[in-house]
Amino acid sequence: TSPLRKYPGPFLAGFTNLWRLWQVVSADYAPRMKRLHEKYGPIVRIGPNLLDLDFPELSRVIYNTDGKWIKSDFYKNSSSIIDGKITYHMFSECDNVEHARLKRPVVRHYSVPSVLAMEPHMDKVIADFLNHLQERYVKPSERCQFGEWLGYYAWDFLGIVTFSKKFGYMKAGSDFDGTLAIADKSIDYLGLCGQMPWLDYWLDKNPVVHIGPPNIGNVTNIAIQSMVARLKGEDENFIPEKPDFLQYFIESKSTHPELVDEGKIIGYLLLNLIAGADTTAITLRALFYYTLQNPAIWKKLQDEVRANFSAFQIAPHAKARALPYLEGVVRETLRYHPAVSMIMERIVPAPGLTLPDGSVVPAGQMVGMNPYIVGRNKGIFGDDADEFKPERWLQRLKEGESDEEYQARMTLWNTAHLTFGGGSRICLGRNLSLMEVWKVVPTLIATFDIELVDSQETWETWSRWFYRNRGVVCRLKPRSD
Ligand code: HEM
Repeated sequence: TSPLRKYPGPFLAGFTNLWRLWQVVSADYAPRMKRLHEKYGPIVRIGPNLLDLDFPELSRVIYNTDGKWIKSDFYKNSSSIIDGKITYHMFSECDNVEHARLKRPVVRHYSVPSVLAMEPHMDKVIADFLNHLQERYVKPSERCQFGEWLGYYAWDFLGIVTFSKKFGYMKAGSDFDGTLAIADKSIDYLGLCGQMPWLDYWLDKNPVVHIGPPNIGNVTNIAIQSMVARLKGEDENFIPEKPDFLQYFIESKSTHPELVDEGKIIGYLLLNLIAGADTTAITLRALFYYTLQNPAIWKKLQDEVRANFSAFQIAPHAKARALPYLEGVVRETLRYHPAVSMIMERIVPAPGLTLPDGSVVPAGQMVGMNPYIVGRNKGIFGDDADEFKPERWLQRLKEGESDEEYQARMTLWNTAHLTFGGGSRICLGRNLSLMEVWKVVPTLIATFDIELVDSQETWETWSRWFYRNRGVVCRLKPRSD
């Protein structure tokens, strides 16, 4: 009886959400969805009430700011019980009015100027990162689990910009308190339970026995301790000239006392860490993996970076942003390996959604797009969409592409750029994350000669909500030119 029965898709998917749960369990979610689109076309029915769409032209319709499109129950399991009440944060709040209330007090703190004010913090963490690599892997010439280190760096980085305190993963050279592994599990939980949202009521919100995801207790404790110390004026790590998010959130408590209390501040702090550390680490790992595997790409990137930066010089953001090939590499990485590679589900509002084939999806049904699928749309990016080619983002001067044509192409391509989501639910941390990538990548390349131990390394990947990756084992040497 489903109004979606006319749309193509795997037979079982039309009957039960167990089918899509299984795709997430397989940890091969995004590639499987891509194969389904190759088989069935731009519309695939992946659940009794859910369509996965590959129509970049609809991205601004489904992910917009009109407040009518709401997130599905997929997101609701990312919540906690506070004072006996299920409480949502900015990412998981589905009600758009309530979401706007949560976002209003803090949104300006994620703007480019606010994030730029944190550059001195960033420089310090990056300098630390260089020193750790130099002392542990360059001087003794040891092989480096570079991919793991990018994760330690990303977590310490967020600790610093969030509450002026590193967690100490770089210092320990390991996930010493298991937080990174627990964070992986809680993100897997989001992706798995999201397919059948009622599972969360049995596993996490169950009043009798708690089976649900482990919580990141250590990080929560650090967040609480930092906030209490800061409010008492006893936070030794905080330097007033170097603002951090905790400071910004405490200011929001004064500017919006009716909306922000101490519990909300902890929520904002933890969301920063859960949403921002692994996503950025995944992106950095992907960037190095794909560029190091391709000598021509690596050489172009290295030549451009080294013409502009010397060893151990922490790249200033403004100067790094001016490098066109680096820009191409970053944009291509975000397109090719989006850290979030699952459908972002939304509920169709009245009067329904008209698809390009003229059919109408009725209100109340669920649709969405997956950044991994639209990012490889051949109608937008061409027949080589499945290849990693940073050049595609440059102006095609040899082919006579004018400035206007280039701008028009970029505008079109941006419709297929959902790596950070879109509309009123677009990633709040995108400016921060991009700034981090733009600074650390050239700094590393200018400082060390980096090569894969196995030039044909096949890394490990798990595609659920995040498209996680592990590997990128490297040798680091002092810069040779
Ligand atoms: C490469 C890095 C990152 C990627 C690819 C990424 C991706 C995303 C995506 C796709 C969404 C929207 C999900 C949806 O609509 O279903 C999102 C939301 C969000 N992200 Fe990020 N993210 C990144 C880094 C960060 C960082 C560094 C932070 C914070 C410090 C952050 C904080 C958030 C928050 C708070 C939301 C919820 C926004 C809302 O609903 O208002 N993210 N992110």
